[in-house]
Amino acid sequence: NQHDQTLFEERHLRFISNLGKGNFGIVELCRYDPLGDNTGEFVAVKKLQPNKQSTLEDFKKEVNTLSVFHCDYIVKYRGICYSTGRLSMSLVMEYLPCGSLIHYLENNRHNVNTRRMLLFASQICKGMECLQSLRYVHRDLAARNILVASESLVKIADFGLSKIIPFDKEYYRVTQPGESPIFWYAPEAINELKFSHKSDVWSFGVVLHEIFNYCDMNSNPKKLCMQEIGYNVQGPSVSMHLANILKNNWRLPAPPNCPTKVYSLMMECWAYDFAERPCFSSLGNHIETIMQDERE
Ligand SMILES: CC(C)(Nc1nc(-c2c[nH]c3ncc(Cl)cc23)ncc1F)C(=O)NCC(F)(F)F
Repeated sequence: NQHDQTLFEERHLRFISNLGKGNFGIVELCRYDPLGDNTGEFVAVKKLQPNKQSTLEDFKKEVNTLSVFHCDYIVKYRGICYSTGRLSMSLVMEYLPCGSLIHYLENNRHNVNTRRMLLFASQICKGMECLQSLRYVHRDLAARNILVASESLVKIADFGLSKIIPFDKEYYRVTQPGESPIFWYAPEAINELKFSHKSDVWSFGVVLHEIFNYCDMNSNPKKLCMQEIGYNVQGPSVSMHLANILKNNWRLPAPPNCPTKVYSLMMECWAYDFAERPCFSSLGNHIETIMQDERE
């Protein structure tokens, strides 16, 4: 396996392509090629531009936190790259060639069965337990932010929106909503911008729904919610309408052929009162029980 680098030299990073725009920066696919003979490994490089809110110190703190804990179900931070002169810094992460779970499930619908879906779900639970052990709330848990490492391993990625819960509180309150993925948000996150491990559990329920829908874009959470709210509703009032239908106990419908036990697990994650939602460890155990029962 690759030795764990902590410092990458910018002159050896060869740009290949843009992977996408994360929550706080562009992520590029690069080859780290110190020998200059194209034998180097591929890495995902997240360029960080310190903006007014977060300074370089914040990013270093995040790197130190995330780089020290190694969890098989969280995309690995490999190290950092200081750019010569300019006051910017990049996070270097492992590159997973299979891409995001959305991309994978859309293109591999036929050879992903219920057991494999439940395996992915239990791995996401384990990854979330790791984050929770460091008091991290992800705040953007969605299938688009899950990476596929192999046909039997997925990892949580893109911590751009994640926050650390202060030690004297059980939740993190953000100041401005920004462009929030509200269709993955728990009611208290929509109404009060309150984020906790239990609001991540709500989002996990939505990820479970995406997985059992094979991430079919015609029935993704946003589409199904907008159908219920009414397409004529636009802009800021969408979150108010969404909060209302959730208050009136509307929930995402069961995906086609979704096992009853799995749908009732989603419904547990979508308990209106966050105190009634299961924690990730009990969710993980429950999923493993269903896996045993699930004979193919
Ligand atoms: C913002 C970014 C770059 N976007 C994309 N990453 C990758 C992508 C594909 N393989 C990757 N290996 C590592 C990383 Cl950090 C990203 C990728 N593929 C497509 C993307 F749009 C991302 O982080 N998305 C969340 C993720 F997909 F990773 F869950």
